[in-house]
Amino acid sequence: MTQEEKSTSPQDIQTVVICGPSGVGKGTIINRLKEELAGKIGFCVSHTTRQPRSGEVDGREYWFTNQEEMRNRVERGEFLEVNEVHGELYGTSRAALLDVMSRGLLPVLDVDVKGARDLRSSGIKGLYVFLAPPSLDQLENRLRLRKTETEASIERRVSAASSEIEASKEAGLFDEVVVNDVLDNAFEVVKSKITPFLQDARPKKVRFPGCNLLTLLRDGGDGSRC
Ligand SMILES: Nc1ncnc2c1ncn2[C@@H]1O[C@H](COP(=O)(O)OP(=O)(O)OP(=O)(O)O)[C@@H](O)[C@H]1O
Repeated sequence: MTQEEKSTSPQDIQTVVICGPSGVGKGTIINRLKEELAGKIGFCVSHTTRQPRSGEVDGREYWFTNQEEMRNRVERGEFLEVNEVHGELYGTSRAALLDVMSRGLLPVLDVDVKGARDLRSSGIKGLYVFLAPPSLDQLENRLRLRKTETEASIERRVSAASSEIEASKEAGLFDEVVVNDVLDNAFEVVKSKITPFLQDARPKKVRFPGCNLLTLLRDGGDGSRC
């Protein structure tokens, strides 16, 4: 059996998990990582029921879906983590992680605090980074300048941020808390923390209970049989 043929259990998976309140800059930093570490990291595109923002592309930022379809897939156990935020569902599918790993790339996930907890409890290892805003005022300002949210949505996101920041202090949840004040500085810190994890990336066949990469590929790669 070659190295590639050996199956890996979820507990052997190394990932980079990026977490933080809405508007803190997760997407911005991940996009830069995708550029600067191209061919080394792979973004695990998660699913959401929220509407695409201007410029977002299906399959790049998110897989955009609807409540019924997403709930059905959650029922079928397709997701590693799933959460309802501000009335919309978000989740990372097993298939998204498998896809990145099969290409020999270090998986990068963008999740909320509950997602980070769920990944930790399913034994998925790696670097868990919490991005914190310099202040709630600046967070609000970023959301306002982004021009993607209604006033009510901005208020909801900023008020949720306090409890997310509090949760980031939970023992054993995050390995690093990085304040995204000056973007270039925060980006360099995150990149330097990721670098030691890049060595181990090589194509892997991952076996989740009742699901493996070959099954996924044979069935069209959508994870519907897992
Ligand atoms: N360090 C920074 N200084 C100023 N503005 C920033 C900084 N980092 C990101 N931004 C801006 O803040 C806004 C929010 O960033 P981004 O969309 O990346 O946040 P997010 O955490 O991915 O949010 P969400 O979870 O809602 O998708 C964007 O307009 C982005 O350009």
